Amino acid sequence: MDRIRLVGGNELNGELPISGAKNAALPLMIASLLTKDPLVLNNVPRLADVKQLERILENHGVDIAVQGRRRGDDEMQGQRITFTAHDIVDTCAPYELVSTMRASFWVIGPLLARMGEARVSMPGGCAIGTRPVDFYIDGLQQLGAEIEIDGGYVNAKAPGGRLKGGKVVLPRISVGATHVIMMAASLAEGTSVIENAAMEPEVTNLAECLIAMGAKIEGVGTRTLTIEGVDTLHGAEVDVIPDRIETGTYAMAVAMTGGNVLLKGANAEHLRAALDVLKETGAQVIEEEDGIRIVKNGSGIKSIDVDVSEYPGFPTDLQAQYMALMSRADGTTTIRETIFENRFMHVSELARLGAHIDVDGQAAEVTGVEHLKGAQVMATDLRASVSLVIAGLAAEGETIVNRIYHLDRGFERLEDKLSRCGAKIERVSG
Ligand SMILES: CC(=O)N[C@H]1[C@@H](OP(=O)(O)OP(=O)(O)OC[C@H]2O[C@@H](n3ccc(=O)[nH]c3=O)[C@H](O)[C@@H]2O)O[C@H](CO)[C@@H](O)[C@@H]1O
Ligand SMILES: C=C(OP(=O)(O)O)C(=O)O
Repeated sequence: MDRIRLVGGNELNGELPISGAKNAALPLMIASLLTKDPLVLNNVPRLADVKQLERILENHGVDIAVQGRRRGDDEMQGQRITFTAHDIVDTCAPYELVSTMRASFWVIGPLLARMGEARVSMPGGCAIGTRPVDFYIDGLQQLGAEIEIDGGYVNAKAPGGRLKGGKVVLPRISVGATHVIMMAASLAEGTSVIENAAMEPEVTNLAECLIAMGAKIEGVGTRTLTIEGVDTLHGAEVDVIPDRIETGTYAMAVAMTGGNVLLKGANAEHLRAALDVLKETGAQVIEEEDGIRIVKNGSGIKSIDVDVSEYPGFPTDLQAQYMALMSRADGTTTIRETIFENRFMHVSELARLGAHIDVDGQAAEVTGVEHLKGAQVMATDLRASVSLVIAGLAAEGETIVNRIYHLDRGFERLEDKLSRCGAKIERVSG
């Protein structure tokens, strides 16, 4: 099994390209199921989750054509991929394909809306909480779906073959449920309203893609989405937004190791809350025409308390990385995880590197230490894994990160990007 080996202590300097966002690319790819026509996506990252979703879509009959896969430096550029779901040959998404990734469950929305039926295995994804699917089921029922759960599968049918517009009030903000209900409502008969919708940039990226495909959606970027269903959607060409979580991760790495890095292609608008916190900790955040420059001089890191929250708040997907940063801060920091009930799996692994962290329910108290020291650690989920990488970059000596298949789900060419900025990091096979 591959591992990451890194030797800490080097500053990061140079340019680091930001990839297309995993969490935007996945729902955009799934939207291709809504139309017979080609959906062209630009800036798709090369990630294990993208590959896995390609397999799932192919199982439904989607034709996938990748253009511009070139060698060398060009691999730093995102892929341009055309997805054509001319005929849906299978409306079942089986356990073997769906169990590794949360987003794969989202095919239920388009399949049900276009074909009038779907049978989808309950999803997998990062083990960061119970992550039920009740909001999806209730929401689709509000659009007229008949749903039963049997043997780990959600079986959904639209009476008469078509969903009907309805009002969906999400009990709490859910990114995935917003994606799914928005896609389903786009092809329903009549008007739907989603209240308490997620406003994450990835939701806006999907809404704009659906609009480019002919959907009628109002309220994009707000908590209330109004969707007037149309009979058919058509093809479109859409850009995947830059990955704000990758951006925040590398920004925190620089804030921790020191140095000067341009995060090329990053969008500061999508990451305001986290960048504001980063500034307060003592890093300089400079918005430039082609990205965000992070400059950190000196070793002092100020401790700043953070409560994660839905967009536009501080993202839960940056909580682990921020904890790594605060493990070296002056004083004590309280970090509250408010979205997932079990997202502190990185705490015990950061402790192996010398971090002092106490967890009490949903709050972690991090007491900064002067030095971290390299060790063997184990990645437990995607963002936890990368928190260990950035802590290792700032630690003395060698760190080995085991079980890095988690990292490959969401970070494109991680060791390559970091080593170009001066990090001593490599992938070790076997
Ligand atoms: C592939 C992808 O984009 N994943 C992101 C997405 O996950 P995902 O869409 O799964 O996360 P949600 O926004 O749905 O989860 C928010 C909260 O709602 C709860 N909930 C959700 C659905 C439901 O039916 N019932 C229910 O109780 C969840 O358990 C969680 O406590 O948004 C999360 C929150 O920003 C991010 O951490 C994930 O990286
Ligand atoms: C939690 C994440 O992914 P998933 O929802 O697929 O588990 C993530 O991207 O951080």
